[in-house]
Amino acid sequence: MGDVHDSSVRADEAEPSTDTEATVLSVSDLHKQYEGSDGSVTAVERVDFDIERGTAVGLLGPNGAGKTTTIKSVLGLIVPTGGTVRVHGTDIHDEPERAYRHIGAMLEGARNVYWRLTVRENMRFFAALAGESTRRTERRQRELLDKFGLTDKADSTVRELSRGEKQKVSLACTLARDADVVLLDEPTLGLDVESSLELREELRRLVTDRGTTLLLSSHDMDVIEDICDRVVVMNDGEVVTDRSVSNLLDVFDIQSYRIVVDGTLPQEIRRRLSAQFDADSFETRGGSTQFSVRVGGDEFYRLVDGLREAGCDVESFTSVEPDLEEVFIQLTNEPSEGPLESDRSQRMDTQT
Ligand SMILES: Nc1ncnc2c1ncn2[C@@H]1O[C@H](COP(=O)(O)OP(=O)(O)OP(=O)(O)O)[C@@H](O)[C@H]1O
Repeated sequence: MGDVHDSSVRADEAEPSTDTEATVLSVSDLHKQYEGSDGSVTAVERVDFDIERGTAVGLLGPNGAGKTTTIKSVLGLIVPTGGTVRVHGTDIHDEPERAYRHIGAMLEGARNVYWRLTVRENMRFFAALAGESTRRTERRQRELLDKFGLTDKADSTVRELSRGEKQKVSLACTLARDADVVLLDEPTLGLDVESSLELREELRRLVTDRGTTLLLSSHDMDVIEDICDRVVVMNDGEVVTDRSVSNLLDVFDIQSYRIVVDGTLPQEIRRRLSAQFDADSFETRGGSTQFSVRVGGDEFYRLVDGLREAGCDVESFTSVEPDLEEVFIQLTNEPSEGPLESDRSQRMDTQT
């Protein structure tokens, strides 16, 4: 495999920073150092990105990459050690109230709603807090309650709801506000598949129809692929790449395969496959051995030739469409928490 930190996608080659009128959110040279009992931890450094109106940007990265620190800095919830954050040109630390007028946010864990208030009371409370009249937002609130299947629970207190329902209320309160910049930390965490899909549709609609600017973090690559136009990948506190989702998939011409060979595979061959082709998940069943590889371009043919030379009889291979999951692994060298292979596999006949 090539160098995982491919020089073609370094942060310093990210899409150029254009502080134009269309730039709604601008993060510039952000640094954050936490002082702990064991010394200082650099959580983010040299983080730069601009987001234009009506764009959805996904913040991706392994645990500890600096995503939450970045989002909290954008929200002004923590004071960065250096750098600036501007919302519609207003510095969030100099004039927070002015900047907040534009922002709706949901942090992880549905903690931004009052558990002793009902669902409806929460929605009204947060709309009022944002200075919006109930009448103006009532229709939208009704739509969101309906969309998230909460209409029957509108008069229940939040504490009576399930974890997933609490998460939906939290989101509904964020989206009910007329904010044009929305920040979401892990918005689909704890939601069932159906609710997660509904939420993705709703978020995409907000971006496309209302021109909302979205910054969201997620460990779920499918969520990012469904919603986002662009992805900023962080690792060890720095931006590793910043590109459009489709461009990122093109740059990393990576394909996954599940390969089945006849018989068992000797340890030596397994080791070589792992070293050369990133092979893993070996499984021997019913006289055959299966394993997964992630290869780019011509490497697949080298792999098949190598197996033949080693006397292995390839029975079949399953091609898995390249997706963000693969790119993420290449960029950060870490598997995400989601499933490794998408369900878009296609069975193909072996050509050996
Ligand atoms: N309050 C704090 N005090 C000290 N160190 C902190 C604090 N908050 C975060 N860190 C450290 O800063 C780094 C970045 O953390 P951050 O929470 O921003 O990462 P993340 O990408 O959001 O991770 P995750 O995906 O696990 O939520 C980590 O090394 C973390 O341990």
